[in-house]
Amino acid sequence: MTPTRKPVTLHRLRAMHGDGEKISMLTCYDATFARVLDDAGVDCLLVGDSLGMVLQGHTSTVPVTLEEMAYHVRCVARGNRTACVIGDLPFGSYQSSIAQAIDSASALMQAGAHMVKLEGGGWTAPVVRALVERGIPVCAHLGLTPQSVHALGGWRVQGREESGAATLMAHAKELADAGATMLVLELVTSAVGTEVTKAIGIPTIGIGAGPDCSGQVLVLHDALGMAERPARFVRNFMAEGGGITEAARRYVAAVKDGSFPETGTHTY
Ligand SMILES: Nc1nc(=O)c2c([nH]1)NC[C@@H]1CN(c3ccc(C(=O)N[C@@H](CCC(=O)O)C(=O)O)cc3)CN21
Ligand SMILES: CC(C)C(=O)C(=O)O
Ligand SMILES: [Mg+2]
Repeated sequence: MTPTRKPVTLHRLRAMHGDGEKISMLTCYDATFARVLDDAGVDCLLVGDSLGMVLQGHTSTVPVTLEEMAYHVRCVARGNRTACVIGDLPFGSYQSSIAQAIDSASALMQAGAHMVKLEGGGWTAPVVRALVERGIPVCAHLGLTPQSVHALGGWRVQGREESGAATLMAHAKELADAGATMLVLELVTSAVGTEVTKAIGIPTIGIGAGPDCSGQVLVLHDALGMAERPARFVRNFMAEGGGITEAARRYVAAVKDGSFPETGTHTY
């Protein structure tokens, strides 16, 4: 945005949450987009394992490797100046043991990430705690966790039944207690998004999780109108014309002023 923006540190993210300022996040996989999105004022650049689908053409995120993630984190870190860079730990890089999770997270931090993200609740709480204790900020991720797509049985809205919503809430509280800095909520009902956001002391970042989350994230290619079959939660920020920088600025503005996501058309 402004060439004078100070780095979006953990401290800054907590201050934004405390002030009720919405947090804007987009996925980003290379240096040029990192520069453009950083200039447009996007708070957090998520080097998502969604790159397995949007860059590599796989039908899920499961095939993505740690080496591939580290490569894209290095690319993004070189183009970025002030945004908070978050690296997704891919499938199989943190499930075996806490030692494996520390080694994998360290690889992404050394590649230039400021924070790592991992999927799931329950068993992940001790993993999150171990990483945080070792100086590695963690973003948690609940709801539709794409690395578990084969166990979940498809890209389905999560937490619709009372029991699922209660489990999700319990996991969210455990992850916050374990020291997670933020929590991504993916493809959950607006009611779950609202309730979890109210119940925990850390910012929630929604993707198809309703308007009440503390921030929003979209896959970059979806926000730029390139989704093959856009999910309901997607909005094409290129539709109003202009270039990619303008689209990214519009995304940031719409997240900050709460006009994205719109209740109804973009929510479940
Ligand atoms: N380009 C892209 N965007 C994403 O948001 C994304 C990826 N890839 N890859 C990893 C996961 C997969 N995601 C998906 C994929 C499909 C739907 C989907 O088809 N949703 C339907 C129905 C949901 C329901 O009602 O249960 C929708 O209309 O939103 C949602 C999220 C989200 N993530
Ligand atoms: C969609 C976000 C939350 C993600 O995990 C990814 O892009 O990999
Ligand atoms: Mg991911």
